[in-house]
Amino acid sequence: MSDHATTLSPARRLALDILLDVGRRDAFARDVLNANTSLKNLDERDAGLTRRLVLGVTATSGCLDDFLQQCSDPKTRFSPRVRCALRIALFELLYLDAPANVAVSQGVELARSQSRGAAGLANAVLHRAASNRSSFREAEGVDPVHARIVSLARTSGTPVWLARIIEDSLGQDAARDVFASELTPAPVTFHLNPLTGDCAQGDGVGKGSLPGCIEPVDSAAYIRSGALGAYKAVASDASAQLIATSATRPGSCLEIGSGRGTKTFIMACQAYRAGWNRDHVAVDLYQEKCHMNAARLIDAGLPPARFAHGDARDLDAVLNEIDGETGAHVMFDTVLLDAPCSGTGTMRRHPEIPWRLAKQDIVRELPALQFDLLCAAASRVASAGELYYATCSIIYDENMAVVQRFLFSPLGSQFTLAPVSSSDIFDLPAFAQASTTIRDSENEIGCYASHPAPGKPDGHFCARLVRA
Ligand SMILES: C[S@@+](CC[C@H](N)C(=O)[O-])C[C@H]1O[C@@H](n2cnc3c(N)ncnc32)[C@H](O)[C@@H]1O
Repeated sequence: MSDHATTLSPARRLALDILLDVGRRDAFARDVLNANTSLKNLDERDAGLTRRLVLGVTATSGCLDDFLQQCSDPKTRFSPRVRCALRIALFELLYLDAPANVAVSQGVELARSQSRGAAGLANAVLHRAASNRSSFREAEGVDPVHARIVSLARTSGTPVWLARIIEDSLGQDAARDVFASELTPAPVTFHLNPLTGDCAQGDGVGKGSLPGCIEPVDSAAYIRSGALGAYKAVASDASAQLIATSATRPGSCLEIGSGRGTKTFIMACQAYRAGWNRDHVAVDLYQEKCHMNAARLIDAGLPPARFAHGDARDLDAVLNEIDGETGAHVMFDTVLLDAPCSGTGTMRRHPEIPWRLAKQDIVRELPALQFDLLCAAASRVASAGELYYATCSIIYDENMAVVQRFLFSPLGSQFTLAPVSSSDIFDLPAFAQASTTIRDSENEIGCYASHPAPGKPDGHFCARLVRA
């Protein structure tokens, strides 16, 4: 094959530029994609290919490197730029089932664009890859004891250790849904501000079972309409909206891990729909996030919240000023801990997650932090009050294991688990249907645990703990 005759396609060239930029700036691929001004110079099909390559290569980078290693001489060293070019071609071969001649010739040109001398090596490696793609996916040559999980990991672009933990956490059937969804787009849903946005429901927008939750027929057009900028809505996964809704109760609420405030916003909206008065205190480690959250509530015309920032493991220090005003430890009717977690329920939206996580994070460090935060959160739940523990993880160690450990602790022994689907708000007729949706993903002890599947919402977890 004469590779010199091939012209490099603009979509692939731009994908490589963006991926190199992501690497240089240690940035998130989606952020760099969204900020890239050259994308709009491509026609829709090419722009779509660029997006797919950037997000797909990011999501599967470790598998692509394993494949590259298998297809090259062990002594070969690839410069980061050439490796990045080859990853694109390998992604096309492995995950887009691209015709071999296209993926190879374009990959050679991508490599040549980074180093003239790399074309010959790229040609040899990519031809080998084109012939070996099925055997790599099917884990041929891997010890038969491990071949099944290695094949699942490779076909979904997941690290093998993580694929194992996901399967141990969810069981084989649900894990298969997760793997099948990894390289598919997540549904795009929004939560409407009832003060300004509910009118948009008539505009070709599909209404889900949850009041305020919409999945537009054309989400890009909905975003272009300016609804988000005008605070008529926030983007939020449907499962996350169900959790924020279940934790919406009348009275005082402490939200820990409030971040930029998507759940703060949704809870304020749902309280308005329910006709409930609430006092909301939002805590996050970062002051900047608290500022963004505060500004959005004001701009949206929703009731303001009170903010405090700092490490919530030392909650007394964080709430010191608020306690000082009453002269006592303030206790809350509801405490929502939206805990920092692995984000494994949202990997479709955040392609960096699988290859940036370490096993230690999931099995040790995050569960330890989550347990400490849960104990701190529990210390502020009023008598007969409710504590909601939420994550966007699908991993047992971060979810049920943390809750079980808490329930066996001295403070935890004052709490009992209750079904998320029977939270107060679901007694209201408008919310009754959403209660059924929650029940569909509740486990036998009433904890909500959704997992991603193609075309379905993300994986989220929520336990409802009632103080005796
Ligand atoms: C799952 S995210 C929150 C998402 C947010 N609730 C929303 O709906 O937009 C977890 C949040 O916990 C915060 N966080 C992490 N460690 C913390 C700590 N030790 N104390 C308080 N907040 C912490 C992070 O800054 C992050 O915003």
